[in-house]
Amino acid sequence: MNDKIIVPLDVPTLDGAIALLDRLPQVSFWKVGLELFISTGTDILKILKERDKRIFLDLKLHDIPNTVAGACRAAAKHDVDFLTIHATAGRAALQAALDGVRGSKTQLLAVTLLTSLDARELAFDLKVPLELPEYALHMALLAEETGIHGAVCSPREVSQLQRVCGDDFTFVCPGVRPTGSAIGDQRRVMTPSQALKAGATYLVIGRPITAASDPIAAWEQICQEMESVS
Ligand SMILES: O=c1ccn([C@@H]2O[C@H](COP(=O)(O)O)[C@@H](O)[C@H]2O)c(=O)[nH]1
Repeated sequence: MNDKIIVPLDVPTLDGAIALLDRLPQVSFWKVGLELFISTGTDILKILKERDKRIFLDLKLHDIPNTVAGACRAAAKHDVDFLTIHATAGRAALQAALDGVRGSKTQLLAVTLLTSLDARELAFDLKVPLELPEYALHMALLAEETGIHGAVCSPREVSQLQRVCGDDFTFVCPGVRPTGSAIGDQRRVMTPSQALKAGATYLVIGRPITAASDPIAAWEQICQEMESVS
């Protein structure tokens, strides 16, 4: 069993999500993101629990502290394993998020910089004066100092972040593409084995599996590739 891969249920309907769960029974960790959650609400969380699956609720919260605390409290009641907040929500919102999940099993992950962004966009569109790796590190450190449990980051930055934030911090990496897979809207990518070697705790791999003509074969090929990493 490969418990390092988290597969996103990036579909608009509950039926579509259930079809994926049925098709890939070997997947133990699923991600529920904005599309499915906004379309169908919390039902999918109950279904995943009934099937004994781990849940990453990827809502990428970004709001004022009071609102974030309430959202985290509500999410934690569903017993989800991971919940995301943007690190750019700031220190007070990160602290409020921690207050919201206190006493639950839910761990918070701070998004450092979306894997769909590149250095040019960071500098020219977002007007961030830091180099991209330095910015990602700064965001991860802000989260770590606040007591957040881990970060969502590109595999391109994970080794540097891990060196600084340490082994107790969880690193969840989207932006993972097996050789030959379409990159799509992702910008900062690595292959599954490269991401694992670089220090990712978990890999989020969506379309290369879920949009493959044979998702089971795609899953097995990725697992095989990852087995080569000791
Ligand atoms: O920086 C981020 C944060 C979250 N994601 C999410 O991960 C998956 C990636 O799916 P793919 O199909 O493998 O591209 C998707 O649900 C995103 O919302 C991310 O890609 N980057």
